[in-house]
Amino acid sequence: MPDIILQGLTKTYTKGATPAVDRVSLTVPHGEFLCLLGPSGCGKTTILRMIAGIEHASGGTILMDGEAVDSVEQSRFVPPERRRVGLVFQNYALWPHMTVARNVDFGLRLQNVSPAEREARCRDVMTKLKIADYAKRYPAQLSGGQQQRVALARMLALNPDVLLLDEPLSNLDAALRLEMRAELRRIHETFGTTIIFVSHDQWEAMTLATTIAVMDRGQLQQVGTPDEIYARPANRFVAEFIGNPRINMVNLADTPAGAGQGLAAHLIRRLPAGAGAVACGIRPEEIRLVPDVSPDALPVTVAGIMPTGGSWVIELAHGEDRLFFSTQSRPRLKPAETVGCLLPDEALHLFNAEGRRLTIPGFGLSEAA
Ligand SMILES: Nc1ncnc2c1ncn2[C@@H]1O[C@H](COP(=O)(O)OP(=O)(O)OP(=O)(O)O)[C@@H](O)[C@H]1O
Repeated sequence: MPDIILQGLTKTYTKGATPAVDRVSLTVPHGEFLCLLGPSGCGKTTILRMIAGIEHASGGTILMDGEAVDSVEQSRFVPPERRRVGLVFQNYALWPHMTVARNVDFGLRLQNVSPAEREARCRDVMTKLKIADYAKRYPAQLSGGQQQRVALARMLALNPDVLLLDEPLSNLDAALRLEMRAELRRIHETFGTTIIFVSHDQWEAMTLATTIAVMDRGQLQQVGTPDEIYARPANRFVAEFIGNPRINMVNLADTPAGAGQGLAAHLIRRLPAGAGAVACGIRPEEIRLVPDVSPDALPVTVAGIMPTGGSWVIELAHGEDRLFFSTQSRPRLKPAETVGCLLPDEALHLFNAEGRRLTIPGFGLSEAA
C-alpha cells in the first residue's frame, strides 16, 4: 500500500493569478488519517482533486508508492482509474434509479469483477457499514446519514488503497455528524485504509485525524498531530485558527518596554529583553483566576459570563484590554467583581514579527515536552 508524497505541489487555475495551491510538500504514510484543514478557498479540495487525478498539477510532483502519478517536470500523468483512490464528495451523488445493493455493486461491475466476488465484497462492506438491511431500497428511501454510508460503501467495495473524502459530513445534522464521525473512525480501524479528509471544521479534524495539515491561502502552515497543532502552533495563523473559544492574542508591538499598566506592558516586563516577540497568545482555558490580586496576579473585572452548555466563557477586563477565560466548572463569579488573573509563563505562546512561533526557555505550552 502506498505512501503518498506531495513535492512542491502547485496549482494555478488562471495564468498570472495567485496559485490555489502553492508549493505544498507533504508525506502521507500508509494507514494515516490525515485531515486537510483550513478556511474556505485555501486550496484543500484542489489538493484532493489532484491526488485523485481529476485535476492536473501546474507544478511539482505527486508520488504514490514511489511512482510519480503527476509530474509536470517528468511530463507524467496517471489517469484517475489507475490510481486506486476512491473519492467521496460533499454531495455523494448515488444513482437514484438503482437500489442500494446495485449502487454498491456498480463500480465492481465496471471493473469486471466476477459475480461471486462482487457479491461477497458487497455483502461484507454493507454489513460493516450497517446498510445490509436497506439493500433493496432506493436512495430516496434512505435518510441522509444512510445515503452517506452507501456512498462510502460504494467506494470501500472497490478496495481503494486511499480514500479521499471532501467534507462528506457537511450535509448532515449535528447528531448524524457525530454518528458518521464514529463510523469513519471505525472504517479507518477496520479497513486500514489511508484516509485523506478535507474539512474546515476544526473540531471534526481534532476528533478524527491522526495528523492535521493546516492550510491558508494555498500554503501549508503546519503538519502535526491534533495535540501538537493545538499545544504548539507554528505560527499566529494556526494559533488563531485552532481553538474554540479562540486564543487570546495580545499585540506587544505598540507598547514601549516597561510602559504603562496595560496587559501588553505586563507581559513585556516578564519577557527576556530582546526576545523579539510582537504578539503573545494565551488560550482561554490556560488562564487562572485567584480571589486576591497579588503582585503576580493582574487585577481584572468580570465583564460578562456566557454559559456554552457544560462550560463557561468569561469576559475579563483589565482597563481597555479584554481577555476571555473558559472553564468546565461552574464559575463562582459575579458580574463586575474584581479578581486576580494569572497568565502562567508556560502557557504563553510568543510570535515574532513574521508571525512565527518563538522558542524561549520557560515560555510556551509543553515546549519542554
Ligand atoms: N475550477 C476552478 N477555476 C478557477 N479557480 C478555481 C477553480 N476551483 C477552485 N478555484 C479557486 O482556487 C482556490 C482554492 O479552491 P478550493 O476549492 O481548493 O478551496 P477549499 O479550501 O477546498 O475551499 P472550500 O472549503 O470552500 O471548499 C479558491 O480561490 C477557488 O476560488
